[in-house]
Amino acid sequence: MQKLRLGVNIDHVATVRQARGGSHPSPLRAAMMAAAAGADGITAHLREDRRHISDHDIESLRLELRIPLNLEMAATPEMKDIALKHLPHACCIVPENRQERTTEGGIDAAGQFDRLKPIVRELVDAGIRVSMFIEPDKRQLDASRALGAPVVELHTGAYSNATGALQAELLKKCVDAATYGGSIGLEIHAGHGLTYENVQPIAAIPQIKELNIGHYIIGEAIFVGLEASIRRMRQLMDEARA
Ligand SMILES: CC(=O)[C@@H](O)[C@H](O)COP(=O)(O)O
Ligand SMILES: NCC(=O)COP(=O)(O)O
Repeated sequence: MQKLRLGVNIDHVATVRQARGGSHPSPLRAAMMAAAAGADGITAHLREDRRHISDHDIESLRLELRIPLNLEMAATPEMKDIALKHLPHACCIVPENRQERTTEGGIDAAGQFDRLKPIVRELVDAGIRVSMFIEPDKRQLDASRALGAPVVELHTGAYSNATGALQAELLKKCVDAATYGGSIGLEIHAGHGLTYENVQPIAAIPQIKELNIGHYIIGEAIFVGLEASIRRMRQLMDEARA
């Protein structure tokens, strides 16, 4: 089975920095270390409220990184212009609202189709690999494909927060979504809330090509260091595919 890519989300390195408003710890330094530790890509979410990743972070990552940068962004004119300015390898379109502590769900690609279509078109035409961050749902998969996005990232938050029979049910939703999405020609990614404990059932889904994982890796790095935290996640993903 094809190797599963690991995108390391460095948002919460910036969260620690923002706690004091200085320049340490550096998200760029973390990204470079993550690349050296085996990350296949770096994900960074430039939120409208800049609570963690900043515009300067995106500029420096784009200039210095030698592995793909996946810019997570809301579908707004401001963020579209920033993406067109920096031309990251990829953009992942995510929903945002001010009150949220973190992303709470996938974007409603079906319900917001007319608003999303021109933004997706401009990003695709600029050569950016566009993914839609969606719930594992057939209607959202069909809408993402109709929007012209070649990739979807399945929101695994509900799965990650569940236990027992409910988690098994939500895992099956992810399996079914990955199977259907692959059958209509979409590249399938997944992310949100993944940890050492819950990553392997998601990693074992054969249609999934990339996992984006951040909060847990950065949190674990406080105890074992960033390199060890990434290498352990990488090992679990590889074992799930063995
Ligand atoms: C879209 C997603 O699930 C995350 O990549 C997102 O970045 C979460 O937002 P915070 O990093 O601000 O928690
Ligand atoms: N799109 C998911 C991502 O980039 C990381 O999410 P999390 O692991 O920080 O919850």
